[in-house]
Amino acid sequence: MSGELRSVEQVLEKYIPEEERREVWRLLYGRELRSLELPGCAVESASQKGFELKGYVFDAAAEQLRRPRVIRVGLIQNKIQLPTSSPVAEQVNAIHKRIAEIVEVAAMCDVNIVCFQEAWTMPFAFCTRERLPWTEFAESAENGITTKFCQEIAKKYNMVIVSPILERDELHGETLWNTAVVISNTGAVLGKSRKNHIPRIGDFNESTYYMEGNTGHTVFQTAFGRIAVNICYGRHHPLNWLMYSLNGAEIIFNPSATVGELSESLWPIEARNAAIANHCFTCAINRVGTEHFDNEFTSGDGKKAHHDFGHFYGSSYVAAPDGSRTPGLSRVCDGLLISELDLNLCRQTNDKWNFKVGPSSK
Ligand SMILES: NC(=O)NCCC(=O)O
Repeated sequence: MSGELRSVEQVLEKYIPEEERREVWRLLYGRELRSLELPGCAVESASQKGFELKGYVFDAAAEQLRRPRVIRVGLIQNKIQLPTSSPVAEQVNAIHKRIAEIVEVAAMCDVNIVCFQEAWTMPFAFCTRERLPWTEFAESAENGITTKFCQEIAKKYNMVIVSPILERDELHGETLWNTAVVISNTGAVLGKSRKNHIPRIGDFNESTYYMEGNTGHTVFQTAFGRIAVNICYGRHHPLNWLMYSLNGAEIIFNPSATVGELSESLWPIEARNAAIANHCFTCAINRVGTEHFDNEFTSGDGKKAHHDFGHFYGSSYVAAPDGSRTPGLSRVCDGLLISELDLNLCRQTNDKWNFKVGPSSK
């Protein structure tokens, strides 16, 4: 086979006969999810702009005392837009422009909360261990240009935005952090959540730039449910998910940047398992593409000097507390995954299985 495989699902669909396919699908992905009907203008726009658009529905049982709490989340995975050697401001602008196009389609599909990938405004340059120009991508979480950009679109579309950036804390010694800024549907900055487990593995030399975050396991009450952000490497730590969930999160986002050789066999399991263990929804997002850096780098692991991390495999997906999950977005191209969630499923699954020890399981 030449080039990258597009997706596991495409292979299953191609080679398994229809009568067995449904059963194989059920065994691998849990109950079959309905496809979300998407407006024609959204489908057309996604195709014109060259990104994948998929939508699924997670139903819950009807209750007598509570209405369904149905909301829509959008997960965006994307490539960087310009070569990593382009001027910093141009790179940031080009990615803003691309994300604006994709969010516009999310808005056509009535998405309430959208989450971007880890460090979405920049190439994942932490492999290089160089300072300039990469530290120039760092911005204030409260009033940097990316937060301003997100505030505009949040207001315009009445959408909560989870925006993971490289943060420069100008008020505290210019410290850098790997931070998700949460912006409410009114455009206000609700707060921020900093990555709390930093990889020191392979080319993930992130500890050269920032340390473990100091924001605890914050949960944000939004107009569309209680959300938390467990950034990338945090997904390998079961207690991390547990803490967000004990603090009340109904949806935990996991914006990531990870590559095939290292983590792809873990990817479909970890966020899904976290949804099951913690009776909540989890949303795993990974960037796509291969990012080239002009200067060669090594990581003290005996490998020859090289110019890239390898392939970021996308495959973003949503998992539900009952263990069901969406198929992944592709491994190779930009995409928007929309999921309609009935948040009542969290309590319903908690009452049934009761895995957690904590106030919500009493
Ligand atoms: N960005 C990041 O934390 N990547 C580490 C690799 C992984 O967790 O798969």
